[in-house]
Formats: sequence, structure tokens, C-alpha cells
Amino acid sequence: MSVPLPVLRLPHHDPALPLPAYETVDAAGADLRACLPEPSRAAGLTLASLDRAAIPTGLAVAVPAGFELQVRPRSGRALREGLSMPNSPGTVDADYRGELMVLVVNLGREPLVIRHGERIAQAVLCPVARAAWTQAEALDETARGAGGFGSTGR
Ligand SMILES: O=c1ccn([C@H]2C[C@H](O)[C@@H](COP(=O)(O)OP(=O)(O)OP(=O)(O)O)O2)c(=O)[nH]1
Repeated sequence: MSVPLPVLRLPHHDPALPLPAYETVDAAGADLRACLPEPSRAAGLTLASLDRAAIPTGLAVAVPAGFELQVRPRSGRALREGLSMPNSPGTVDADYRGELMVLVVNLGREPLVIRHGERIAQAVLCPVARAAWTQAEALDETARGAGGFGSTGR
């Protein structure tokens, strides 16, 4: 299924950077690139261990109603360096028109550098079902009941 997703290059977007793209035919996520502010473009942005930052993409999107865009970490740098997202998966709502941001956290022990133009996260377009929250007096019974948190197999 291919869903049109309008994407705007904001005025500070670096035109040399490509729009998000799927790297393989069946990739679920399109990679998002860091679009750093001009002063940090040459050196990149250094994140100390356990530091967080909101990384701009320079892009805004209009997610169609009935969908959300999930922003997720990429596995490679997560494994190698601990580059993660404190809000993973980030939720981009269908009515959001601000800049698409990637919240990152350095879970590694060493500082890491986010470079301008680097692919720092991936965006997955997902259908959303909205719940009609209705107050109830009782819930139907199930075999699991209130068991959870490792209750099975004991
Ligand atoms: O990784 C993310 C997460 C969110 N957003 C944008 C789009 C989203 O629609 C908006 C609000 O996100 P969220 O609902 O997660 O934030 P909140 O803390 O609940 O704030 P709000 O009260 O604005 O909803 O921020 C991003 O650009 N990247």
C-alpha cells in the first residue's frame, strides 16, 4: 500500500539533503536525516553520555487522517553506540504541521556525534484505530483475567 504523504522543505532545510526515502523495496521505514542549524553543520552535534537533544529534520509533513507517522531509532548506531530515542516510537499526529523532530538520547558510555545529513531515525506510516472510550460497569471474563507481568508459565 502506498499512501501519498505531502512533505515540505522548511526555509532552513538544506536543499542538498534528499527527502526521506526507503532504502530497500520492502523497507518499512523511510530514513530521516539530521538537518542541523548552520553553525553546527561542519562539526556536527556532540551528545555526551546520557544527554538528550531534539534534532531538526528541516521538514514538515501532512500525515493523512487515519494515520500516524512513527519515528523510530535505527538499529545500527543503537547497537554500536547507544544512539536511541527517549520517546520511541515518537508519534507524529495527522494534525501536526510543525517541524518533524527526532528526539535522541545517547545511551552509550562515550560521547557520540550527530553529523549534518546523517540518517538518524526512520519514519513508519501506520494506520490508527481510534477507540470510543465508553464507561462500563464490568468487563467480560477471560482465561488470563488480571494476570500479567510474567504470570504465564509459572
Ligand atoms: O518524535 C517526535 C514526536 C513528536 N513530534 C511532533 C509531532 C507530534 O504531533 C507533536 C506532539 O507530539 P506528542 O503528542 O508526542 O507530544 P506531547 O508531549 O503529548 O505534546 P502535545 O501536547 O503537543 O501533544 O510533536 C515530532 O516531531 N517528533
